[in-house]
Amino acid sequence: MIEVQHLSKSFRVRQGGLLSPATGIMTAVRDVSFSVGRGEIVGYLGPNGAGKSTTIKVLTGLLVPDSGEVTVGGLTPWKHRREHVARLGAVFGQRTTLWWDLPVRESLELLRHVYRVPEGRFRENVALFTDLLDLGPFLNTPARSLSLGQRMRADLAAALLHDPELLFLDEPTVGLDVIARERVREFVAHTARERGVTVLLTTHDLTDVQRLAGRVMIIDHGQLLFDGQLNDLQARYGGAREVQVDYETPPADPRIPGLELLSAGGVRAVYAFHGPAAAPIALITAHAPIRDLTVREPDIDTTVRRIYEQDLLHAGVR
Ligand SMILES: Nc1ncnc2c1ncn2[C@@H]1O[C@H](COP(=O)(O)OP(=O)(O)OP(=O)(O)O)[C@@H](O)[C@H]1O
Repeated sequence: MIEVQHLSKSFRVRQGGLLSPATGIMTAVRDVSFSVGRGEIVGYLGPNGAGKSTTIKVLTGLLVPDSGEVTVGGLTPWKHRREHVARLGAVFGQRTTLWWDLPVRESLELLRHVYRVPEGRFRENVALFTDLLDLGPFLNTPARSLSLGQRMRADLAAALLHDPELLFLDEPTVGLDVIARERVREFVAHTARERGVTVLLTTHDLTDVQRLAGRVMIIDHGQLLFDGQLNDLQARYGGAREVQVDYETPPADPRIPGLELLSAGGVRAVYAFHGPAAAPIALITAHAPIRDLTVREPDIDTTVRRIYEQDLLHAGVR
């Protein structure tokens, strides 16, 4: 569905002060290549300023790259803009495509005309989305009066009315409560699975990525540094696991040779370890009688933060 080969895009930027303006070149995306299949959901991650939006703007046809080949469903976005745009849907968490003062139903009706959706297909889609996203209670409410979660659900319906093949989602769950978040995620998963819609998801919420996209691409300083399964990323860069132990009585010395002691106080001690938990647990139970023990996995947020902060992926690329 998406083929990107050696994509590069730079911007001319002004450097220096007002009195001595000089221009420089800022390379936003550098030699990026990837492909995404039909119906795939891919998380596109990276810190602020990494190059995500620039890539997406090229994929939507808004920007023309300096070099590289890009096709979406066989078309080059900036050369075939009209046909291309008809096959795209987009939801940006911070903005809405709905008319602010119109009831949701009328916004959808207007979009039907914009995209020339056949009447029958429109009715089917509205019925399906109303059901899956529970739009019924607010179809007659103007967008300005919707809660954030309702607005996001209405925006998702609006983005998919014309049966796009590719959906861009930018921070789709930001600011939503737990229930609305789940509903949005389930709907996106359903859309990709049942309708074969390809979804490119940019988000800072890694739970979205965990729930929706097995595959992630990480970009930083314009370079694509990782393209693979989130699980592999976690296994490779996930850092240590932890075991928290409550001893029967405060140990005379909580240190255990072969285990890194992270903290200790009273009966409790926390150790770090890598790999399977059996050997560290055996060491702990041999050390002193225990009352309770919990193994904690490193979470994906911590892993990705470490990757950005310590530039872990760059080491492999340079
Ligand atoms: N029109 C432009 N003119 C000059 N520089 C730009 C322009 N658009 C983007 N850049 C620069 O290119 C780099 C990549 O920006 P981009 O918006 O693609 O990052 P991003 O990963 O989407 O970040 P964020 O998560 O903050 O949205 C940044 O350094 C940005 O300042």
